[in-house]
Amino acid sequence: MKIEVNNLTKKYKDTIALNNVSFTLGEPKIYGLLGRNGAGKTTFMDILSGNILASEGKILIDGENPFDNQRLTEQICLIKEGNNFKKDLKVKNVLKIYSFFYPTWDQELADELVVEYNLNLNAKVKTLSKGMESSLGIIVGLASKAPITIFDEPYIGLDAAARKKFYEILLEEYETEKRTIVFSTHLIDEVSLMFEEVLILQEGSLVLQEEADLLRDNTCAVSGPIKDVEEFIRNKEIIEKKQLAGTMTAYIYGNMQEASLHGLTAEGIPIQELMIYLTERKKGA
Ligand SMILES: Nc1ncnc2c1ncn2[C@@H]1O[C@H](COP(=O)(O)OP(=O)(O)OP(=O)(O)O)[C@@H](O)[C@H]1O
Repeated sequence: MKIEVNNLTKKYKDTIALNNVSFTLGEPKIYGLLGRNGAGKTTFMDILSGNILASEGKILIDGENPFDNQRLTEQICLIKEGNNFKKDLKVKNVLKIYSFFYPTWDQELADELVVEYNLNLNAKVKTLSKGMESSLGIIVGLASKAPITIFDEPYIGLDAAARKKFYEILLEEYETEKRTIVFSTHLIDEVSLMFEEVLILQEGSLVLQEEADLLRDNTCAVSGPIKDVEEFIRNKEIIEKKQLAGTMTAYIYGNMQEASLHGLTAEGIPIQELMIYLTERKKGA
């Protein structure tokens, strides 16, 4: 489904959570939506899933506004970091409700995941640990098979092994059937290899939208004697530079081979670091 975001602004009294943001998510991909605390990620995901209205501008999904639009909302599944489900419901009833709501629901997958995550179908949501409640969210998100599935930091309390399992199943499912997955997380290093496209928000504005492979290929950290690095980066777009004991490391848009040809050390920049530098730079700009 095509998602078009046009001049989207969301204001909460004095706070501008989203400031005139425009971009398009054209095809089913795994999108990483990144940004510091308060950057506007959750606000964007809430508008995308039709939960709240924008103050100005619009989101169109295949040409339609998702707000109050059941034809669209049954194709969108948003799993947040907590409080996704009514506390008094039993696990089995949560799953039943979602199975009625989503036409694409995969009961077989839901059953498998309940076993995988060792959830008790008769337990009430309020008796689940934080990690178990997150597992239930993940099960609903995956089994919904919603053409637009949004995970907003979905794994609070989930241990590393359970998160790994989640990533594996997500990728397996995605490989068998592509859908648009919007994934927002602060554990960027852990998941960044899954992302096919990365969007970075900074204080309500979009500072980057790029294919993850291009980002990896076209950015690098170049190190060497200060004079040589200065010379090399003279006409390049610099993301950040640091000096230490006669050497300089510059984070730039450029490829590693070129830097190596100049006798400099070059290595890739993890997406997490890139996000930090890009949002720092924007702040100071
Ligand atoms: N219901 C609300 N009422 C008032 N202000 C809000 C509301 N929801 C969000 N905000 C403000 O809007 C801004 C963006 O918040 P948002 O939750 O979208 O950021 P985020 O990128 O998801 O942050 P985090 O990574 O910490 O979850 C913040 O300044 C926040 O305080």
